[in-house]
Amino acid sequence: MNRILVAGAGPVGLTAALALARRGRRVTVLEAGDALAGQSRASTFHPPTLEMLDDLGVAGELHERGLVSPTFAYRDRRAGLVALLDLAVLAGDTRYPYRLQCEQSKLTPILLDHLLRHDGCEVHFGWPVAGIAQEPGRVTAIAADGRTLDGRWLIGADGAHSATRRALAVDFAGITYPERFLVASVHDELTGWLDGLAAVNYVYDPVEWCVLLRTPDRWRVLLPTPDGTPDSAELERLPARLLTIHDPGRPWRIAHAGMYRVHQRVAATFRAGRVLLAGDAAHVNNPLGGLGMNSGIHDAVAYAKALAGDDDAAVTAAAAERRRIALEYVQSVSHQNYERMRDADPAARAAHLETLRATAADPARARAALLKSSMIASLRPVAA
Ligand SMILES: O=C(O)CCc1cccc(O)c1
Repeated sequence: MNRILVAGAGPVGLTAALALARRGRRVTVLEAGDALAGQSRASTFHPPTLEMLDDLGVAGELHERGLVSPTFAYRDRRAGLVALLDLAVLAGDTRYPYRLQCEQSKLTPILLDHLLRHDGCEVHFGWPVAGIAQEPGRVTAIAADGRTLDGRWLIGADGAHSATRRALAVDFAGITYPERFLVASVHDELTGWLDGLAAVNYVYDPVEWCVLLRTPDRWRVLLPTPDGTPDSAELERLPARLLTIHDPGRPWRIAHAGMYRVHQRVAATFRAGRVLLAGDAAHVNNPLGGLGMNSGIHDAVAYAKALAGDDDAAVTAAAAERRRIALEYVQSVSHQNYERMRDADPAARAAHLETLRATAADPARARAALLKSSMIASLRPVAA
């Protein structure tokens, strides 16, 4: 009965489980799938996330699989490199003054391995949480086939389509962008194709904005697609669009391409009785800035701290604080990133690019900007 249940064995659910296990709690993770998800999705770890993973004893293994990226770049489609931001200016603020580029699918096996070293901790695959029942001091997870499991608390970290959130009838209000995002991974090595390419590059343009992002395995390209076009037509014209970024005299070698709808949504509450919502189950945002998985891991660590003490007021406060951060920081910064990259007003775009240039050239301004984009300022007060 003192067991804590976690729905979802993604990076958020497994981080919550490991953080609780390390605080001496028994945890059962219930995962709908038959195995850990293999898709690569998020791939940037920000400094405070690396600190948290270090506290959990897994940062070393993650670094063995990832790529340290001390800089990232803002570019303009026509003018090329505009500003290179160097996270080294955060050396006094974090023990990880860089981003680690690494697919989330490389973190989850590490978390699982560490979790299963703790007595009384277990993961049940093929266990989709479909319903929730609650009574004082107890929450029951109900599977689609009628199996049940009792716990003292449950963390719903079962993704954007969270069955936990639906079972609780918690509203998930927000917007869906008219554009879909097309993400292609390529076998090509982009370094050398464009001057001053960093591992993460935000390329501004009113129509053909894009992100060029390196993971340990491959380069990825994110492109917007217009509203209302068939997915098949967008995938068909992808090779021609890639040639407008750089033409190596042959087609780019596309490894994989997929399209998805982008939402900005936040759950009406992150706590309903003995259930907490975390990660994509609680909040979703566009991927620009790499805030989604990172903020989900921050939810997980904050909840584990509050739940380990079994203090009701601390649990309420953690859920409220994580919702405030989702609304005031993650939603707002990710949406601003989107609006700025595609700004159609030439004067506003030029002014913003000039601000980025000036920021990169001034260490104090760069530190202030990077404290925000690296998510440090969302978590703790920072000295000026
Ligand atoms: O801003 C970031 O760090 C990630 C942006 C991005 C780029 C390409 C694919 C993707 O899923 C996210």
